[in-house]
This record gives sequence, C-alpha cells and structure tokens, in this order.
Amino acid sequence: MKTIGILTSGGDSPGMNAAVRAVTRAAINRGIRVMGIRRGYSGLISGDIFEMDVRSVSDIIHRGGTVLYTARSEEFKTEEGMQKAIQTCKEFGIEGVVVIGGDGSFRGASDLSARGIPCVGLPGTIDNDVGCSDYTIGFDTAINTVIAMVDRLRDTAQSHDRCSVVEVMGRRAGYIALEAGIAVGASAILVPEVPYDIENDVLKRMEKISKTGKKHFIIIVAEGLEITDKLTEIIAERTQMNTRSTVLGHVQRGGSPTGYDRVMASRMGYHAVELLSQGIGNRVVAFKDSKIVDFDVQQALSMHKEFPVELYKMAYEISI
Ligand SMILES: Nc1ncnc2c1ncn2[C@@H]1O[C@H](COP(=O)(O)OP(=O)(O)OP(=O)(O)O)[C@@H](O)[C@H]1O
Ligand SMILES: O=P(O)(O)OC[C@H]1O[C@](O)(CO)[C@@H](O)[C@@H]1O
Ligand SMILES: [Mg+2]
Repeated sequence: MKTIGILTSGGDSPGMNAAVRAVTRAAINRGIRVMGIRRGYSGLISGDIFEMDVRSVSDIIHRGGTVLYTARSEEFKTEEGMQKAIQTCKEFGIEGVVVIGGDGSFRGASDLSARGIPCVGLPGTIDNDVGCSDYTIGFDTAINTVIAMVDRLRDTAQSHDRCSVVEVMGRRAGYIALEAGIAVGASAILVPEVPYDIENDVLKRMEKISKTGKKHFIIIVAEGLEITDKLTEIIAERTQMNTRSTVLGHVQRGGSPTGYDRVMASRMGYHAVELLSQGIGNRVVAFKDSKIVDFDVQQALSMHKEFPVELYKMAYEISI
C-alpha cells in the first residue's frame, strides 16, 4: 500500500489526536504516504483532504478533540454518497483508510471495505460502548473528568447537607456511570444495563444510610435512562432533602487525554498501520483481555460485551 487516508468520525474523544499521530508516523516510517481527511466521511465525499508529514502531527498528543475535525454524515449512508467517497479515494490515490470512531463509523468502514477500499477501525468514543473492545479511546479521560467535576459537587453538597443527582454521558451505555460512580463513592448508580427500583435502590437505601449519620448524597445516573429530572423530584419529595441535579454534558468529551488514553491510542494506531501495510483491511482494532488484537468488522459489530454486574454489586456494598 503506497497511500492511506485517516479520518475521525462520530463524537470526538480525548486521545483521537494521539491515534492520528501514531498512524501518521508509523505509516510514513514504512514509506507509506498519509492523507488527512477532514470531518470524517463528509470530507471523504467532498475531497477535503491534505497530505500529512511527520511534523503535521507535532504537539497534538496532549490535545483533546481532533485536529482532523469530525462529523456525522447522512450522505455517506447512501449508495450515491459511498460512490462519491470511492471516487475521491481514487483521485487522491488512497488505497486504505484508518477510521477512528464508534460503531456507526465502523459500519461505514465495512461498507467501504466491501467496495474495494480496505479500512481499519479504531474504537474512539468516550462511551466505551464498542462490543468487541474492553476499552475505547477517550473513556479513561472522560471518567477522570467526571470524577473531577463530582468531587467539586461533593464539596457543595456536603456543605449544604444536600443530595446531588449527577447525569453522565454514555449514550445508551452505563460504563461511564459505573466506573465514575465507583470512583466518587456514589450512594447509588443507575445504568440502563441493570434493572433498578427507585424505591429500594435509591430511597430506602438513602434512608438506611442516613441512619448511620450520612447527611449528603451523590447519585450518578446514566443519560440513557432519561430519568434525571423525575428522579430528582422524587428524591426531594420523598426524603425532604434539599436536592439538586447537574447534567455534566459535553465537558465530558473535552480535555487533555490521560496518560492511559495516550498510550492506548498510540498502540492501537500503530497496530492499524501494521495491518494496512500488509494489505489487511476490514478489521477493527480492539483491546481484549489486556492485549491489542483485531477482528473482522462484521464480527466486531455483532460482538456483545457483558456489563460488569459484579462491579455494580460491589459499588452498592461499599458505598454505604
Ligand atoms: N449503517 C451505516 N452505513 C454507513 N455509514 C454509516 C452507518 N452508520 C453510521 N455511518 C457513518 O458513520 C458516521 C458516524 O456514526 P455515528 O454517528 O453512529 O457515531 P459513532 O461512530 O458510533 O461514534 P459515537 O457514537 O461515539 O458518536 C455517520 O454519520 C455515518 O456517516
Ligand atoms: O455531541 P452530540 O451530538 O450532542 O452527541 C452526544 C452523544 O455523544 C457522546 O458524547 C459520544 O457518543 C454520547 O455520550 C452522547 O450521548
Ligand atoms: Mg456510536
């Protein structure tokens, strides 16, 4: 392979830049030209593409967001859009593409691979909701951002004897809620993957914990449940506690990536180039059982990861 393209697609995540850097440098080291594609599949359709060199990716390893910009492209999902993208690849001599994004982006990568442009996907999303991988680039930074924000909320909740209900991102998944919830010692964590009962898992629990002298509470709710406002009302009404809710929102997507995200993004980016340089495409790079591996895209998309219910139970036992 003489020329590859690289793009970031879907929601940005901290560490995407570290992956872009690793892909660019590993490819150039192997004598492969690298084309940066701006704004995901939209840039592949419109030809918003530039050649990268080793210095194009200087000073980005520590930056959040993505220097390649990102987008969601409806046009790319149509056959016409796909054909335009293939035409662009031909014009720029792009023989393979590294796609950094989530499951939606991998579906696009699979479609492109099936039409003769081998693609390798890297899991880049704060949600950690990619079935084939135990970890996704940006998840670690997002958890640490949530922890930093909730630590601040705890200061004020504690000072006022309040209950703080905090909604975190994750789309339909509860990984951010679970891990951040454990790390901040939340009194209750509500996620889409585990059935819950507000009466027992929140209200009675708060009542019981109050009896041991606790006067402030942190409750973490995954956005996918869409219950934050209602839950806040119920807690306020039933416990008579001064209760406030905070939706953390897009702050969770930004910020300088943690060391873990930088190292993992570098390893995954390097692995993607090892595959493409051998002409291997239609793969998704993953972190499984502490190893960097890769899967066929269709297999990757059909894989389901078990939610760590044992961690959830542990959190309930120790946050009392
Ligand atoms: N079924 C599909 N076929 C072809 N392309 C697709 C398909 N699904 C998604 N894509 C492309 O991938 C882009 C990104 O997908 P999506 O918005 O689902 O985000 P994602 O990659 O899953 O990331 P995140 O969920 O973290 O935001 C879409 O805008 C579209 O261009
Ligand atoms: O940036 P947007 O389009 O508001 O999307 C928000 C969604 O993207 C994510 O931040 C990443 O997939 C989700 O956690 C969230 O639900
Ligand atoms: Mg997705």
